[in-house]
Amino acid sequence: MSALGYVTSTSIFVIICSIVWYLKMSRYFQLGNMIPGPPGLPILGNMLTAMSRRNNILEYFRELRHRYGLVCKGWLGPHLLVGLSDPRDVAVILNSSQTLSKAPIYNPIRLVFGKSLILADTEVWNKFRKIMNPTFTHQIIDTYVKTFYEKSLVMADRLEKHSDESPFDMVDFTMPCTLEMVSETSLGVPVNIQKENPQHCVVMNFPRLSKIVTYLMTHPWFWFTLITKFSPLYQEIIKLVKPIRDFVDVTVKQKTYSYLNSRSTSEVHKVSQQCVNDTKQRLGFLEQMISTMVNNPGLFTAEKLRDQAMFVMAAATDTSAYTVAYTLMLLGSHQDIQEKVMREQEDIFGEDMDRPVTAEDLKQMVYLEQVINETMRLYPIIPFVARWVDEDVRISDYTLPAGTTVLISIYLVHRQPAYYPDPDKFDPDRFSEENRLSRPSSSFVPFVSGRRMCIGRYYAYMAMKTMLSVVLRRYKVLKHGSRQDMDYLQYNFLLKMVNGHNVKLRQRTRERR
Ligand code: HEM
Repeated sequence: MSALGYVTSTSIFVIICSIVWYLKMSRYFQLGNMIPGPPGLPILGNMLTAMSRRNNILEYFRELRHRYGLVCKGWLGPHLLVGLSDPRDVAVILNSSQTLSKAPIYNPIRLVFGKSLILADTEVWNKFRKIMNPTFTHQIIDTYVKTFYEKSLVMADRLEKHSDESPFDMVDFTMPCTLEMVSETSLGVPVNIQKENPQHCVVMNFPRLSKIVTYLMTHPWFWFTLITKFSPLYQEIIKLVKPIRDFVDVTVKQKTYSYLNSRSTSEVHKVSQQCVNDTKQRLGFLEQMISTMVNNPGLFTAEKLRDQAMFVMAAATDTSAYTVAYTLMLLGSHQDIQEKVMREQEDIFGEDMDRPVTAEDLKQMVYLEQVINETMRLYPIIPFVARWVDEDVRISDYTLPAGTTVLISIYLVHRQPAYYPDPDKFDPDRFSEENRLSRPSSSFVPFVSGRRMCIGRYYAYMAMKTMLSVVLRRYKVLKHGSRQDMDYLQYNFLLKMVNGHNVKLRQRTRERR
């Protein structure tokens, strides 16, 4: 072919590609622009405003909802981002098979957790979730209650030095406790962090890691790992993650070693197969994963197993620890509600207020569960989740084109006056059975819903109720500060209080226990 012919055919190819790209994108832009949202700059869209407001993102979202309604779009360069806070739209997204994938905004999390469950693409996620589901059944979790109780008791003992009514940050106590719980139950390896090492690397390094990851998530160019690798933050992540990975590595190796030594491989396989049908025989999370890995060479690597274990550990530790702290803060501000919780505890434990908690007791703590739910409504520890639209999806009045990132604002969904009149008021009666059934289930989604819903929901309720029951039977939470103080929130992947989760405790008198 002559040079002229070469240039001509290349030019034709480029023109055709440009037309195809334009046709594809013009529909994307057209559908996106039908959705209300703030005006943006050429090319950059709303990127600069979104970044400048990243430190008070909750307030920014509140303003957008107020101005543009329950569906609001923004452009990050050519990328469409749609925020939803109407429970009906949220139900569509969480239940649709077109929106099961996680959006690229989550990419920075990969630097911490690799390709664990939360980030896996749909096919890999399906595979892992099938293996993990039988290890999180009610029957298995009920057997963990003894451990939940023992760990909570250690926490209550450690709290004694703070029963002098001076304020302290409750998370310093709840987090080592939940970390011990998950290490001993789901990972199956006992640890003694609360007494020996409350400043454990998981407790110390995760807060900084969440801060860095949130920063990267709110700067879209860091959604590309290649770019992030040039940032000094990348080196910091590696430094912070290393001791946590080492801790989980040791745990996984220890478990694998003891498991393989205690049974022959064929026995392991037999038990693993029985798990599918026999609920009594089911294995814990890590044992089941090890068994599956050993018996299905090539299905996944030890590194993947480590990432899954690390994610489960992180997912179980922070979420429950902060939620328990929020609950205690709210009970301090609402003494009448704390009294009602105590009456329920007295009904269950009678004269013997020091006796251990059983799974049956926890199921009777209906009012305490209402209190936890109302806490999670006001302070959902994961205030946003993001999904990627694989194929066009229709919500109430708009079509979200394939390639859109959907941001579900759990925080705003939970404060919809249409479902929660006087939404900022703390009122656990909203979760009485009658009131709960009068609302669509998608108006309360702290664990999201649908196929990618939190696997640890039941685990979390049982662990949190145990912690609260043990602490509240021993200590009265005193009023400290005002409810308005609890409005100073920040988004660091999790929803946290700017000034810490401070409470004041007083030991209850024997007669009251
Ligand atoms: C108050 C406690 C908890 C809350 C509010 C909570 C909330 C959530 C939410 C909202 C998600 C979905 C995230 C997303 O789609 O982006 C999630 C996922 C997950 N959570 Fe939880 N969680 C809690 C406790 C736990 C516990 C105790 C465990 C384990 C023992 C756990 C394990 C997981 C796992 C493995 C996933 C990923 C599920 C998947 O993608 O299939 N969580 N959690």
